Amino acid sequence: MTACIIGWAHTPFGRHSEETVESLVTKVAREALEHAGLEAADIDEIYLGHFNAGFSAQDFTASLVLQADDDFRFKPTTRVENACATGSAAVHQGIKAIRAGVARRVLVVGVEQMTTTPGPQIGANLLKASYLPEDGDTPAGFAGVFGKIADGYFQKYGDQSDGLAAIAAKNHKNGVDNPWAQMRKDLGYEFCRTESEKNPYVAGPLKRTDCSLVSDGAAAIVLSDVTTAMQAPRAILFRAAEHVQDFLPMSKRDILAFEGCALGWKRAFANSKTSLDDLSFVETHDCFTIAELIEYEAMGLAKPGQGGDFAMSGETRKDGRLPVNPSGGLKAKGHPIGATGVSMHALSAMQLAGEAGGIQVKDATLGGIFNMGGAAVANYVSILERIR
Ligand SMILES: CC(=O)SCCNC(=O)CCNC(=O)[C@H](O)C(C)(C)COP(=O)(O)OP(=O)(O)OC[C@H]1O[C@@H](n2cnc3c(N)ncnc32)[C@H](O)[C@@H]1OP(=O)(O)O
Repeated sequence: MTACIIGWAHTPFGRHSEETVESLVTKVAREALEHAGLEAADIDEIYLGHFNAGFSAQDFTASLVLQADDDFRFKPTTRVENACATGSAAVHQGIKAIRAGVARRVLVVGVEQMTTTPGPQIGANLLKASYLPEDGDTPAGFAGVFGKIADGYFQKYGDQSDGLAAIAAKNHKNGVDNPWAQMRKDLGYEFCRTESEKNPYVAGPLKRTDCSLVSDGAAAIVLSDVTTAMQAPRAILFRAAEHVQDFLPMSKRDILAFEGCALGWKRAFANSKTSLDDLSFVETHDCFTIAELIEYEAMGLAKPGQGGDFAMSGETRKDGRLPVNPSGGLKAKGHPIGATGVSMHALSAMQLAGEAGGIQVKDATLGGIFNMGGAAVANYVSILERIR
């Protein structure tokens, strides 16, 4: 038994100091139900993806969803966390509940409010999720971790600044047409390529335009079994849903290879009997541009060391052979951690349903998603197909 997406909701990502985690959750929970044509009473289970718990005196975020509707009361509701892949972790738990036959309809909500959370608190939590003492010097959070990876990649394969700028420019260009994106500005290749006061180095060879945004926002999807989905307004089937968890310390693995990502895609293609050539688009985890570059190699689009040249080829642009991050990715859309994976699933489902508006990829039939936590530590791959 597999699962389908039958409804979704998405807040604009950005700075939402006027909102609270509670208000963001409530908004998307209600809207996703309405989109699926369901009532709260129809939902069997709820999963909430939220990374930065500790925002309130009571560290009990799971119950937040219940405030959206009285009929959610007494439903099994669980908070899920797996670093920057928290959103997909929640989605995959929902799929498991359906596959196990214990739920027919599941609500999954992802939320984060980063811009109003005290800097030291979120910084400390991000650092905990990115670093182990056995890896040597303490990097400055995730930017430091990916700066170190970019340094290692440049040393092994040569300067890739052109490729990184091509990825940043592509994703910023795509973000212009995404009404949910935090930054809707076409920054251009030259701006992203050049160090300047407005684009300073942040960590190693990574400049500001190589980094994802710090964001607030929420997204939700409604999952169901296939039988239920056939009565729904639309049905987007999970052809594959793979989770590969790797070691945290970078010293215990080849950090330039993203092996967990590669294995996730390999299993997803094998289990869905599809290949890279069948995909109409991919939403992939561009927390830093070097991540998207290495992910090209891990998913099989480019050979090791050739991800930069591949980025320059234009094949992943919206009008290219395989559009990658037509939404603008984490780079332009934003990266509110717990919401990111749910957003990737919601936007991909929109593409397949032909409901993606300005970011619509023409004739999209099969979509791939890769969401990761840490530097390829938690790796989630989904392949989606419209069946109704
Ligand atoms: C596995 C994972 O997913 S790990 C990922 C976890 N997430 C992260 O680590 C977040 C990474 N990003 C960041 O920390 C921040 O965006 C930084 C450090 C790159 C930039 O932050 P700051 O230097 O504080 O920028 P600040 O908020 O002051 O904004 C200054 C300007 O830069 C722009 N800006 C800020 N961040 C970015 C960005 N990432 N890309 C492009 N422009 C940006 C702002 O819009 C602003 O523009 P303006 O002057 O035209 O208004």
